[in-house]
Amino acid sequence: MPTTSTRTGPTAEPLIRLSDVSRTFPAASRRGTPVHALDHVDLDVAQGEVLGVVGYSGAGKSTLLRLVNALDRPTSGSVSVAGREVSALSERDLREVRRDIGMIFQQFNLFTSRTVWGNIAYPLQVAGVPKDQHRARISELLHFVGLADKAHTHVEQLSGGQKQRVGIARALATSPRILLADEPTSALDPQTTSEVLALLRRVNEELGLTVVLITHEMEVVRSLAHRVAVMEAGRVVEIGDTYDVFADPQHPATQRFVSTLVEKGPPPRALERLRERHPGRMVTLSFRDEHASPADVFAAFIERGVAFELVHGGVEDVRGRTFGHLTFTLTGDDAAVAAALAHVATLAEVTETHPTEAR
Ligand SMILES: Nc1ncnc2c1ncn2[C@@H]1O[C@H](COP(=O)(O)OP(=O)(O)OP(=O)(O)O)[C@@H](O)[C@H]1O
Repeated sequence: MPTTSTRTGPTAEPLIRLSDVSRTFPAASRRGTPVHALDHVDLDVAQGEVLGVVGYSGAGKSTLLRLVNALDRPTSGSVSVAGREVSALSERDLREVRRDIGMIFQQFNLFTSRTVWGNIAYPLQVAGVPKDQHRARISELLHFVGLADKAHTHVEQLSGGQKQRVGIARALATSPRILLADEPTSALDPQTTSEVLALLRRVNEELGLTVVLITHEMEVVRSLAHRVAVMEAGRVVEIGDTYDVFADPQHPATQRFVSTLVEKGPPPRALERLRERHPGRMVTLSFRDEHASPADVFAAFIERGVAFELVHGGVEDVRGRTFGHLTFTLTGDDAAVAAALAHVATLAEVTETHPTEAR
């Protein structure tokens, strides 16, 4: 039996591995074309990490989750969980693998006719956990999710956030190592979303679960995910550390998602207004925390007698690290502006917006 330490560190086997996985659904009609829901996907999820998976509707996110918990099988390629190839397992072995995987859903999928207690007891019954062990386990879970006083309430009397807490407690009942979360906060208001995200963070940090989280909300990715994978048309088009992806998204789909939270430069309408006021040089400086700070840039302009106005942008925080995009208009002697910008280019990434530029 391997110890936990052999599973950690950079050389450890990933807990979940998809290798060259495709899933094709046959055409719906004779004239239709097959749907490539997943198209040659390679993806590793390390033990203990939170991976956010984003993509527009139809990108293949749910199909990916269904392959991980073996509710569906790949057309080609392999899916392994904890070193076991799931598509090759018998129904009996699959039940064992599924016990290692909890799942939560956008619409909670609770038994509305049961109480909170009854919902959490259900997976324990299915797993054959002796009844005399239920009380202690359920009460521990209720405390963990902050619903100790709601044990005997019927779930239809709960708020959305409380329902998702029940969903999380139920998913954790059999002590899985993996939590699959399918849009877990999309049906919740912003305040409740933050509470549920805080709870999911504890699931990862205190209980050590590996979390794969599907979402279309970049705020959810920012607050929870260590890494993010962006999907489009069945492919993973970009994957990386959440900070790197937010600070410098590469693929157009990723750029669209990130721009819902962080804009690199003024949007077209603001740009038009700015141009009316300032026809001269305008630059957007992109900072990362390992590089220089905005203060170094201000100093560079001041030292060279360049007047500057900060007209757009801000500094963002991703898991305790900062980056930002700040747009300045610059006024002064041409040579001084050029010299200042040459120096600033050593401190930050400089993108110039030319007067005729339509973004
Ligand atoms: N059982 C199925 N039969 C036929 N086509 C399917 C089936 N399941 C998924 N698809 C198709 O596969 C593609 C990917 O679907 P999937 O549900 O994985 O996307 P998604 O990214 O999760 O989208 P959403 O955010 O809308 O749930 C879609 O075109 C979908 O219509």
